[in-house]
This record gives sequence, C-alpha cells and structure tokens, in this order.
Amino acid sequence: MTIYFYQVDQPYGVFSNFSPHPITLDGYRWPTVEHYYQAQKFVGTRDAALVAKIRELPHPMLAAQTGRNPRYQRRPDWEQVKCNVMLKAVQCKFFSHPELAQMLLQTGTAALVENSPIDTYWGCGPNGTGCNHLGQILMQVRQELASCPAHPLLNH
Ligand SMILES: Nc1c(N[C@@H]2O[C@H](COP(=O)(O)O)[C@@H](O)[C@H]2O)[nH]c(=O)[nH]c1=O
Repeated sequence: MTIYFYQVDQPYGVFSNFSPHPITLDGYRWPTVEHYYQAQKFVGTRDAALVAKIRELPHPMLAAQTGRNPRYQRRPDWEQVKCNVMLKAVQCKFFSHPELAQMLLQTGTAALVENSPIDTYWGCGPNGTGCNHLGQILMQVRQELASCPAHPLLNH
C-alpha cells in the first residue's frame, strides 16, 4: 500500500512540512518544519538576517518563497547538509507532537510518498519517479518511533 500526501488540507496533510505544527530547534520556536528548513539555507551567510525573518513569517509558503529567492545567498554546503536538516526537523515534529506520532505509526508499513507535482527531490515529481526523500525521511522517523514507543516526548 502507498499513501500519498501533499496539500495540508488533503488526506494525510499532517505529513506535509507545511502542516501547522510548531517545532523547537536551535533554541527557537518555528511555526512549521518548512520555516526551519528554509531558514537553514542562510545560516552563516551574508544574508543570515533572513533566518530570524523567515521564523517570523505568517505562512510556510512565504518561508518557501523567501528561501527559494535566487537573490539571496545560500550557504555553500547546502546541498550536502539539506537532507540532515530535513531529518532533524521532521524528527523534532513527530517526537514532540504525540498525536502526529500516532498518525505516523498508524500507517504501518505503507510507503509514504510526497505527491509533489513539481519536486523530484523531496517528492515523486510529475511522473511519480522522483526521489521522494521526504517520504523516505518520514518512513525512517516512523521506524524510530516504533523502536522507542516509551520515548519521554511521547508521554505528555
Ligand atoms: N508541500 C509543499 C512543498 N513541498 C516542500 O517544499 C520544500 C522543498 O523546498 P526547496 O528545497 O526550496 O525546493 C520541502 O519541504 C517540500 O516538502 N512545496 C510547495 O511549494 N508547496 C507545498 O505545499
């Protein structure tokens, strides 16, 4: 079985990085995983002031638009670190929201696929053959949750 997700208001929308579930990482509260992920592009760059600005934006799409804006300088190691940045943020989301952890665990062994019509890196892209790295990360986090059901963060 395969579970597809993408839009927040569609089935399994809580698996989207745009879902309104705040995370606390690096000493700050981020409104969504997307806010954190996009902001990390500018850590240590001449555009580092964007990190705090992105954190304050009222919608994850604004965070994504800012992070994707080619006039801003990304950190030079972004391609090397972006998968770990995403993993850290998605782990934080699911380990700090027990109701989301339960929803993820309830998908059992189903394949999880970000059904993005454009993104062939994080999602499956327009013809379904993309790398689906976000789905892979969600399946990894699901495995981690299954391995430690007594994790203190899941017992609030
Ligand atoms: N869910 C979702 C998107 N997908 C998200 O976009 C992020 C990748 O951004 P980038 O590395 O800048 O290309 C990543 O978090 C991926 O899950 N994009 C959207 O425009 N709308 C959306 O509803």
